[in-house]
Amino acid sequence: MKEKSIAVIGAGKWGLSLHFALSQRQKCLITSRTKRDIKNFVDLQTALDCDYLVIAIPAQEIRSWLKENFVFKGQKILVASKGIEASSGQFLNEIYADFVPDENIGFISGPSFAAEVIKGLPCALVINTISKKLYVEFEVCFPDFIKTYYSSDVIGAEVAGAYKNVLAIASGICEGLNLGKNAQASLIARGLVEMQRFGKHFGADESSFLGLSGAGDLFLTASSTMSRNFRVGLGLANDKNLDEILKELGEVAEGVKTSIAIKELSKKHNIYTPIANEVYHIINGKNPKDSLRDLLKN
Ligand SMILES: NC(=O)C1=CN([C@@H]2O[C@H](COP(=O)(O)OP(=O)(O)OC[C@H]3O[C@@H](n4cnc5c(N)ncnc54)[C@H](O)[C@@H]3O)[C@@H](O)[C@H]2O)C=CC1
Ligand SMILES: O=C(CO)COP(=O)(O)O
Repeated sequence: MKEKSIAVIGAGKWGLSLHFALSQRQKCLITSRTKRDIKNFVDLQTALDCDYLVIAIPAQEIRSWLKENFVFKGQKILVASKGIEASSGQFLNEIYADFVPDENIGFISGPSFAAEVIKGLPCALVINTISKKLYVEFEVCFPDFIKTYYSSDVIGAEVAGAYKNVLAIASGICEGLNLGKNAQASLIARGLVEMQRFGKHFGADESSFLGLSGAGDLFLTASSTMSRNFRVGLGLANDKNLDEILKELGEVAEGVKTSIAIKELSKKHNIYTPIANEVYHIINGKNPKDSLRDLLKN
């Protein structure tokens, strides 16, 4: 029987870490836009011919990447990105749905800083897919140091993974303004309620927000300078300009664009999302101290 082939697409922080993890159990290929000196690096076409693909490119790039590069030939896909498309307000599963049948796609969620995964430190992740069969096929690809869980709540995982990035920016702002641990815990707890409310509107299972995908990833990202989104918040609190912050970061901070998507979606669907809205306004020039005043008042 032919051995199954697997490739990671995208050699940023997360793509490289997933490639490291997936290489523990089988040969795993990797590709990216520019040629890299990495073991098992291949051109895009070779990667796309694999049976299993793990796609780790920023959320805002996915639609154009799929349009330009992807032809469905029965591949099984695991999406590693966390974000909502700002230009359309579409969730990633909606974008992928035009290219891949639902039973062939899963979404990874849960607390997982790439920098720790690439060191082989233990963590637990959720593979979210409507197909239990697909889950089992991907589960066996992961190494012993990663414990995987199954969930069919794709939209819950997606909302949680995207929303926590916006809340991590808020938490970074809170830290940068020296508002104290009480304020930060209040912000994170209310943020969790807010993301759950938002997710529920789109059909998410409320319990997803209390597990790894929701509270797990939120607590991680909103409490550590290892998070790029948290560091964006720190910069904003210190009056740095967003372009300067992102240039210094040199990596994607999905919460910036996702805050636009959440603001638009919450307006359209009349969902109460005060923290995400303030993050959006701060990114667009509002003084964080004015946001604090407004959050305390409303
Ligand atoms: N770094 C982390 O700890 C984790 C990241 N993620 C998510 O994974 C996604 C990727 O993040 P990172 O790898 O950390 O970001 P990164 O900024 O380190 O790398 C992004 C990669 O995407 C590639 N890329 C950008 N635009 C592209 C395009 N149009 N076509 C093809 N490739 C393109 C870049 O060349 C780069 O290699 C994000 O959605 C992020 O939220 C999820 C879990 C953990
Ligand atoms: O999603 C992550 C960890 O689970 C990474 O968060 P940042 O993109 O904020 O670094």
